[in-house]
Amino acid sequence: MSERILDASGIGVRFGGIHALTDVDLSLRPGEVCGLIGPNGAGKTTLFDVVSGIRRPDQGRVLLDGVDVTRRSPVWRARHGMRRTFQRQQLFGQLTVTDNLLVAQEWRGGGGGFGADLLASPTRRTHERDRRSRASTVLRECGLEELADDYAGALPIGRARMVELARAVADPPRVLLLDEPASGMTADERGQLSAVVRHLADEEDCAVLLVEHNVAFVMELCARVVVLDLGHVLAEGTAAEVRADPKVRDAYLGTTAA
Ligand SMILES: Nc1ncnc2c1ncn2[C@@H]1O[C@H](COP(=O)(O)OP(=O)(O)OP(=O)(O)O)[C@@H](O)[C@H]1O
Repeated sequence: MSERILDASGIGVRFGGIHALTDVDLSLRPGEVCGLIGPNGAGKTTLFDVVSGIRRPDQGRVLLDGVDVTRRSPVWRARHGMRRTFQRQQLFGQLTVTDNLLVAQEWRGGGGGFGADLLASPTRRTHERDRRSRASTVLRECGLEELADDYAGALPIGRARMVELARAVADPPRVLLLDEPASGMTADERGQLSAVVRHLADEEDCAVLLVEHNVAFVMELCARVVVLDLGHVLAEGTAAEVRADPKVRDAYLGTTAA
Protein backbone atom coordinates (compact mmCIF):
# COMPACT_ATOMS: atom_id res chain seq x y z
CA MET A 1 0.00 0.00 0.00
CA SER A 2 1.13 3.57 -0.64
CA GLU A 3 1.90 6.52 1.65
CA ARG A 4 -0.28 7.49 4.57
CA ILE A 5 -3.29 9.59 3.71
CA LEU A 6 -3.99 10.35 7.37
CA ASP A 7 -1.42 10.69 10.11
CA ALA A 8 -2.39 11.78 13.62
CA SER A 9 0.53 11.84 16.03
CA GLY A 10 1.04 12.61 19.70
CA ILE A 11 -2.62 13.55 20.16
CA GLY A 12 -3.54 14.77 23.62
CA VAL A 13 -6.95 16.07 24.73
CA ARG A 14 -7.95 17.08 28.25
CA PHE A 15 -11.34 18.02 29.64
CA GLY A 16 -10.45 19.74 32.89
CA GLY A 17 -8.85 16.99 34.95
CA ILE A 18 -9.88 14.18 32.55
CA HIS A 19 -7.20 13.00 30.16
CA ALA A 20 -9.44 11.87 27.29
CA LEU A 21 -6.46 11.17 24.98
CA THR A 22 -2.76 10.93 25.82
CA ASP A 23 -0.04 10.73 23.17
CA VAL A 24 -2.20 8.82 20.68
CA ASP A 25 -0.84 7.99 17.22
CA LEU A 26 -3.09 6.79 14.44
CA SER A 27 -2.46 6.57 10.72
CA LEU A 28 -4.31 5.30 7.68
CA ARG A 29 -3.21 4.34 4.21
CA PRO A 30 -5.36 4.63 1.09
CA GLY A 31 -7.52 1.54 0.65
CA GLU A 32 -7.17 0.47 4.27
CA VAL A 33 -10.09 -0.39 6.59
CA CYS A 34 -9.10 0.15 10.21
CA GLY A 35 -11.25 -0.50 13.28
CA LEU A 36 -11.10 1.58 16.45
CA ILE A 37 -12.43 -0.22 19.51
CA GLY A 38 -12.33 0.15 23.27
CA PRO A 39 -14.55 0.35 26.32
CA ASN A 40 -16.95 3.22 27.01
CA GLY A 41 -15.05 6.42 27.71
CA ALA A 42 -11.84 5.12 26.07
CA GLY A 43 -11.59 8.23 23.87
CA LYS A 44 -12.83 6.92 20.51
CA THR A 45 -15.27 9.73 19.77
CA THR A 46 -12.81 12.34 21.00
CA LEU A 47 -10.23 10.97 18.56
CA PHE A 48 -12.80 11.11 15.75
CA ASP A 49 -13.55 14.71 16.72
CA VAL A 50 -9.86 15.60 16.55
CA VAL A 51 -9.31 13.85 13.22
CA SER A 52 -12.41 15.39 11.62
CA GLY A 53 -11.62 18.87 12.99
CA ILE A 54 -14.53 19.26 15.41
CA ARG A 55 -12.10 19.46 18.34
CA ARG A 56 -8.62 20.95 18.37
CA PRO A 57 -6.17 18.80 20.35
CA ASP A 58 -4.14 20.20 23.25
CA GLN A 59 -1.15 18.30 21.91
CA GLY A 60 -0.14 16.68 18.65
CA ARG A 61 -0.98 17.20 15.02
CA VAL A 62 -3.06 15.76 12.22
CA LEU A 63 -1.76 15.46 8.68
CA LEU A 64 -4.07 14.87 5.72
CA ASP A 65 -2.11 13.75 2.68
CA GLY A 66 1.05 15.19 4.24
CA VAL A 67 -0.53 18.61 4.92
CA ASP A 68 -0.85 19.77 8.53
CA VAL A 69 -4.61 20.25 9.05
CA THR A 70 -4.57 20.47 12.86
CA ARG A 71 -5.93 24.01 12.75
CA ARG A 72 -8.14 23.50 9.69
CA SER A 73 -11.92 23.46 10.04
CA PRO A 74 -14.10 20.39 9.49
CA VAL A 75 -15.40 22.07 6.31
CA TRP A 76 -11.88 22.52 4.94
CA ARG A 77 -11.14 18.87 5.67
CA ALA A 78 -14.40 17.82 4.02
CA ARG A 79 -13.48 19.79 0.92
CA HIS A 80 -10.23 17.85 0.82
CA GLY A 81 -11.93 14.49 0.88
CA MET A 82 -12.62 13.70 4.54
CA ARG A 83 -16.15 12.58 5.50
CA ARG A 84 -17.65 11.52 8.78
CA THR A 85 -20.83 10.00 10.15
CA PHE A 86 -21.98 10.46 13.75
CA GLN A 87 -23.19 8.17 16.54
CA ARG A 88 -26.43 10.17 16.59
CA GLN A 89 -28.06 10.35 13.21
CA GLN A 90 -27.82 13.62 11.32
CA LEU A 91 -30.06 13.07 8.29
CA PHE A 92 -32.44 15.70 6.93
CA GLY A 93 -35.61 13.88 8.00
CA GLN A 94 -37.97 16.00 5.93
CA LEU A 95 -36.07 15.43 2.71
CA THR A 96 -36.24 12.30 0.60
CA VAL A 97 -33.37 9.85 0.59
CA THR A 98 -32.30 11.07 -2.87
CA ASP A 99 -32.41 14.71 -1.77
CA ASN A 100 -30.20 13.89 1.21
CA LEU A 101 -27.61 12.61 -1.26
CA LEU A 102 -28.01 15.61 -3.56
CA VAL A 103 -27.53 18.06 -0.68
CA ALA A 104 -24.29 16.26 0.19
CA GLN A 105 -22.94 17.14 -3.25
CA GLU A 106 -24.11 20.78 -3.20
CA TRP A 107 -20.95 22.20 -1.66
CA ARG A 108 -19.25 22.14 -5.05
CA GLY A 109 -21.79 24.70 -6.26
CA GLY A 110 -23.58 24.45 -9.55
CA GLY A 111 -21.02 26.40 -11.58
CA GLY A 112 -21.60 29.75 -13.25
CA GLY A 113 -22.79 31.70 -10.18
CA PHE A 114 -26.09 33.51 -9.70
CA GLY A 115 -26.50 34.19 -13.46
CA ALA A 116 -26.49 30.47 -14.13
CA ASP A 117 -29.14 30.05 -11.41
CA LEU A 118 -31.41 32.53 -13.16
CA LEU A 119 -30.85 31.25 -16.67
CA ALA A 120 -30.73 27.52 -15.85
CA SER A 121 -27.58 27.32 -17.98
CA PRO A 122 -26.60 24.09 -19.78
CA THR A 123 -23.57 23.72 -17.45
CA ARG A 124 -25.89 23.89 -14.48
CA ARG A 125 -28.18 21.26 -15.98
CA THR A 126 -25.20 18.99 -16.69
CA HIS A 127 -24.01 19.28 -13.08
CA GLU A 128 -27.51 18.48 -11.85
CA ARG A 129 -27.66 15.40 -14.11
CA ASP A 130 -24.22 14.23 -12.93
CA ARG A 131 -25.25 14.55 -9.28
CA ARG A 132 -28.49 12.67 -9.80
CA SER A 133 -26.60 9.96 -11.62
CA ARG A 134 -24.02 9.67 -8.81
CA ALA A 135 -26.86 9.59 -6.24
CA SER A 136 -28.55 6.71 -8.12
CA THR A 137 -25.28 4.77 -8.35
CA VAL A 138 -24.60 5.14 -4.62
CA LEU A 139 -28.20 4.24 -3.71
CA ARG A 140 -27.91 1.10 -5.83
CA GLU A 141 -24.56 0.15 -4.24
CA CYS A 142 -26.06 0.64 -0.79
CA GLY A 143 -29.21 -1.37 -1.59
CA LEU A 144 -31.41 1.69 -1.08
CA GLU A 145 -32.90 2.07 -4.57
CA GLU A 146 -36.46 1.33 -3.58
CA LEU A 147 -36.29 3.88 -0.76
CA ALA A 148 -35.07 6.71 -3.03
CA ASP A 149 -38.31 8.72 -2.75
CA ASP A 150 -39.06 7.95 0.92
CA TYR A 151 -38.61 10.61 3.58
CA ALA A 152 -35.39 9.95 5.50
CA GLY A 153 -37.10 10.70 8.82
CA ALA A 154 -39.55 7.81 8.34
CA LEU A 155 -36.94 5.07 7.88
CA PRO A 156 -36.18 2.30 10.38
CA ILE A 157 -32.85 2.82 12.13
CA GLY A 158 -30.82 0.29 10.12
CA ARG A 159 -31.91 1.79 6.80
CA ALA A 160 -31.36 5.32 8.09
CA ARG A 161 -27.80 4.37 9.06
CA MET A 162 -27.23 3.07 5.55
CA VAL A 163 -28.55 6.37 4.12
CA GLU A 164 -26.03 8.18 6.34
CA LEU A 165 -23.28 6.08 4.82
CA ALA A 166 -24.65 6.73 1.31
CA ARG A 167 -24.72 10.45 2.00
CA ALA A 168 -21.15 10.40 3.32
CA VAL A 169 -19.92 8.77 0.11
CA ALA A 170 -22.18 10.63 -2.35
CA ASP A 171 -19.22 12.83 -3.10
CA PRO A 172 -16.43 10.24 -3.20
CA PRO A 173 -14.30 10.47 -0.03
CA ARG A 174 -10.59 9.79 0.38
CA VAL A 175 -10.89 9.31 4.13
CA LEU A 176 -14.12 8.07 5.70
CA LEU A 177 -14.75 8.09 9.45
CA LEU A 178 -17.73 5.97 10.54
CA ASP A 179 -18.95 6.31 14.12
CA GLU A 180 -20.89 3.17 15.11
CA PRO A 181 -22.28 2.56 11.61
CA ALA A 182 -23.68 -0.90 12.43
CA SER A 183 -25.62 0.06 15.54
CA GLY A 184 -29.29 -0.83 15.10
CA MET A 185 -28.63 -2.83 11.92
CA THR A 186 -29.87 -6.36 11.26
CA ALA A 187 -27.36 -9.08 10.29
CA ASP A 188 -28.34 -8.61 6.61
CA GLU A 189 -27.83 -4.88 6.84
CA ARG A 190 -24.44 -5.38 8.47
CA GLY A 191 -23.47 -7.65 5.57
CA GLN A 192 -24.49 -4.95 3.13
CA LEU A 193 -22.56 -2.34 5.13
CA SER A 194 -19.42 -4.51 5.00
CA ALA A 195 -19.78 -4.93 1.25
CA VAL A 196 -20.09 -1.17 0.68
CA VAL A 197 -17.09 -0.40 2.90
CA ARG A 198 -14.98 -3.06 1.18
CA HIS A 199 -15.94 -1.70 -2.23
CA LEU A 200 -14.95 1.83 -1.19
CA ALA A 201 -11.59 0.63 0.08
CA ASP A 202 -10.77 -1.85 -2.68
CA GLU A 203 -12.19 -0.08 -5.73
CA GLU A 204 -12.03 3.60 -4.76
CA ASP A 205 -8.86 3.51 -2.64
CA CYS A 206 -10.70 5.18 0.24
CA ALA A 207 -9.20 4.90 3.74
CA VAL A 208 -11.88 3.94 6.27
CA LEU A 209 -11.71 4.26 10.05
CA LEU A 210 -14.62 2.87 11.99
CA VAL A 211 -15.60 2.94 15.63
CA GLU A 212 -17.87 0.06 16.58
CA HIS A 213 -19.01 -1.67 19.73
CA ASN A 214 -19.85 -4.78 17.70
CA VAL A 215 -16.39 -6.30 18.01
CA ALA A 216 -17.14 -9.39 15.91
CA PHE A 217 -18.18 -7.09 13.04
CA VAL A 218 -14.96 -5.06 13.36
CA MET A 219 -12.76 -8.14 13.53
CA GLU A 220 -14.27 -9.53 10.35
CA LEU A 221 -14.21 -6.33 8.33
CA CYS A 222 -11.00 -4.60 9.38
CA ALA A 223 -7.50 -5.52 8.23
CA ARG A 224 -6.11 -3.60 11.19
CA VAL A 225 -7.59 -2.87 14.59
CA VAL A 226 -6.54 -0.21 17.11
CA VAL A 227 -7.63 -0.61 20.73
CA LEU A 228 -8.00 2.46 22.93
CA ASP A 229 -8.28 2.27 26.69
CA LEU A 230 -8.41 5.24 29.08
CA GLY A 231 -7.15 7.54 26.34
CA HIS A 232 -4.11 5.43 25.39
CA VAL A 233 -3.47 3.06 22.50
CA LEU A 234 -3.52 -0.27 24.29
CA ALA A 235 -2.82 -2.46 21.26
CA GLU A 236 -2.73 -2.39 17.48
CA GLY A 237 -2.50 -5.13 14.88
CA THR A 238 -4.48 -7.60 12.83
CA ALA A 239 -7.74 -8.90 14.25
CA ALA A 240 -6.01 -12.13 15.28
CA GLU A 241 -3.14 -10.29 16.99
CA VAL A 242 -5.49 -8.00 18.89
CA ARG A 243 -7.78 -10.86 19.92
CA ALA A 244 -4.82 -12.81 21.29
CA ASP A 245 -3.37 -9.87 23.24
CA PRO A 246 -3.77 -10.52 26.99
CA LYS A 247 -3.88 -6.76 27.73
CA VAL A 248 -6.84 -6.39 25.37
CA ARG A 249 -8.61 -9.40 26.82
CA ASP A 250 -8.21 -8.01 30.32
CA ALA A 251 -9.28 -4.48 29.50
CA TYR A 252 -11.99 -5.12 26.96
CA LEU A 253 -12.61 -8.38 25.17
CA GLY A 254 -13.01 -10.35 28.37
CA THR A 255 -16.30 -8.51 28.85
CA THR A 256 -17.35 -8.41 25.20
CA ALA A 257 -18.61 -11.05 22.77
CA ALA A 258 -15.69 -11.11 20.28
N1 LIG B 1 -17.29 17.39 26.23
C1 LIG B 1 -16.74 16.70 27.23
N2 LIG B 1 -16.57 17.26 28.45
C2 LIG B 1 -16.00 16.57 29.46
N3 LIG B 1 -15.57 15.30 29.35
C3 LIG B 1 -15.73 14.69 28.16
C4 LIG B 1 -16.32 15.35 27.04
N4 LIG B 1 -16.34 14.49 25.99
C5 LIG B 1 -15.79 13.35 26.45
N5 LIG B 1 -15.43 13.47 27.73
C6 LIG B 1 -14.75 12.45 28.55
O1 LIG B 1 -13.60 12.03 27.82
C7 LIG B 1 -13.45 10.62 27.90
C8 LIG B 1 -13.48 9.99 26.51
O2 LIG B 1 -14.82 10.11 26.00
P1 LIG B 1 -15.24 9.60 24.55
O3 LIG B 1 -16.68 9.99 24.35
O4 LIG B 1 -14.26 10.09 23.56
O5 LIG B 1 -15.11 8.02 24.72
P2 LIG B 1 -15.68 6.89 23.77
O6 LIG B 1 -14.62 5.84 23.68
O7 LIG B 1 -16.15 7.45 22.49
O8 LIG B 1 -16.91 6.34 24.63
P3 LIG B 1 -18.28 5.64 24.10
O9 LIG B 1 -17.90 4.29 23.62
O10 LIG B 1 -19.10 5.57 25.37
O11 LIG B 1 -18.89 6.52 23.06
C9 LIG B 1 -14.55 10.13 28.84
O12 LIG B 1 -14.02 10.09 30.15
C10 LIG B 1 -15.60 11.20 28.72
O13 LIG B 1 -16.38 11.27 29.91
